[in-house]
Amino acid sequence: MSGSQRELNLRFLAEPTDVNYGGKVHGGVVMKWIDQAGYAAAVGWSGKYSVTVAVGGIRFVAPIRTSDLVTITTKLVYTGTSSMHFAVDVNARDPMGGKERLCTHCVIVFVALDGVDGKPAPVPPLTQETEEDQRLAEYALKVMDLSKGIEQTIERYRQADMDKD
Ligand SMILES: CCCCCCCCCCCCCCCC(=O)SCCNC(=O)CCNC(=O)[C@H](O)C(C)(C)COP(=O)(O)OP(=O)(O)OC[C@H]1O[C@@H](n2cnc3c(N)ncnc32)[C@H](O)[C@@H]1OP(=O)(O)O
Repeated sequence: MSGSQRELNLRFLAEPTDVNYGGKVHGGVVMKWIDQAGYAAAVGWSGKYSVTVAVGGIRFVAPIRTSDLVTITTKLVYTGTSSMHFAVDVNARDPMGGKERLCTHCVIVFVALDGVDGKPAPVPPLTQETEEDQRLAEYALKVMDLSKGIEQTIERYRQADMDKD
């Protein structure tokens, strides 16, 4: 039922095809997993087809190795009209008994659409019930503000470059 599942975990083993020559999972592969987990969480919350609009504050904290048991945890921390902001943690451990390590974290934002090629559509609102909920929502909005600031700076440089030609 839409508007009910706030947290979603995706769990699987890192495969040999996911790793680079150093035996560590590619950053791009980790980002693909985050996108997939976020997609499942976003369509589950909204009940609508959803697309990624932004990723912010991504940090690769520790490597993931072949055959590690990987858990992607997505938690909905803020909803706008059509947008859903998720805090994402990627943890991994040796399934034979290793200690769980935080490997990557970020904020990812999805927008619900009214069809596969449609327009932004409203999502069920998330109510912040605790101080921790409030803190997470503020964190997500701050990360997105910073990344929008970077986008605007890049746009100014691109424009200045185009004006030179
Ligand atoms: C039936 C089919 C089955 C399919 C089965 C699939 C198989 C399962 C495999 C799945 C695998 C994984 C899949 C992952 C999903 C992709 O990877 S989707 C592909 C990558 N993403 C895209 O292609 C999206 C491209 N972008 C767009 O189409 C448009 O920018 C969008 C997202 C529709 C937004 O359009 P827009 O004109 O900017 O809309 P606008 O009204 O201005 O803003 C809408 C919302 O976006 C927010 N927003 C805009 N810019 C930003 C920003 N920089 N930062 C944060 N929020 C922003 C706005 O604040 C607004 O939020 P609300 O105020 O409504 O809450």
